[in-house]
Amino acid sequence: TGSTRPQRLLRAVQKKATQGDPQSVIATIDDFCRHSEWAMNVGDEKGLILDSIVSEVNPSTALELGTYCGYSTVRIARLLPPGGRCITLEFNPAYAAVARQVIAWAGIQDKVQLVEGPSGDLIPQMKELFGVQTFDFVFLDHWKDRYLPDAKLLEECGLLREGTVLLADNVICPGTPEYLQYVRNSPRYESRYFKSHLEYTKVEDGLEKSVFLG
Ligand SMILES: O=C(NC/C=C/[C@H]1OC[C@H](O)[C@@H]1O)c1cc([N+](=O)[O-])cc(O)c1O
Ligand SMILES: [Mg+2]
Repeated sequence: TGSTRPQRLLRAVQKKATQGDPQSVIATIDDFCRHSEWAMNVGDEKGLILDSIVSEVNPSTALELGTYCGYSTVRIARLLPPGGRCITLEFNPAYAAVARQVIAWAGIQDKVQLVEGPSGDLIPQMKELFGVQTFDFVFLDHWKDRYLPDAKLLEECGLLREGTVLLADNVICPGTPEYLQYVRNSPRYESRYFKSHLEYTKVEDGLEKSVFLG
């Protein structure tokens, strides 16, 4: 039985990236995805938009839905202020196993709590499991048909506060039409589209930044 793409991505990181250097881990994954095998990381172009919004929010507590190989986890966690932390949820154990090692190679494991399981089950446990009051920042990058139910769940569980920023990947490709319609029409959000491209391609995609108004 051969290796999987996430395992080959991890092998490239361990072979080429400098241990403890998040930027080199990011660069190695982008190079692997551009020149060896495409993978569904947010990527370098959308990654710069993610970086600028994370830096603007400067979150103490960030939530990521859909870890995959940990690429965006590393992008987010490297920008957190001292004491800041990123909780990241991943349903697929094989992805989670790779992500843990990518995050460790980058040396930012102390800022990250990776939890395996379905987001719909884990979100209601955030307060009791991790002592979370509210999230300052949420990155949605998991199953596209889970964006809307999970955003509503975050509201219902009191995990959003006035000013919490939700940033959603892939709102054009593969697309999240119901989520987009909700955040753009709900009086409880101020929403803005950041046009970009699907990672490592020329296909249009973008990020939707939605501020919860309380
Ligand atoms: O499905 C995508 N992401 C959802 C990830 C799904 C996985 O993460 C949660 C669960 O473990 C599932 O196996 C996706 C797909 C494309 N794509 O071009 O197909 C591009 C992207 O940026 C994406 O985030
Ligand atoms: Mg994505």
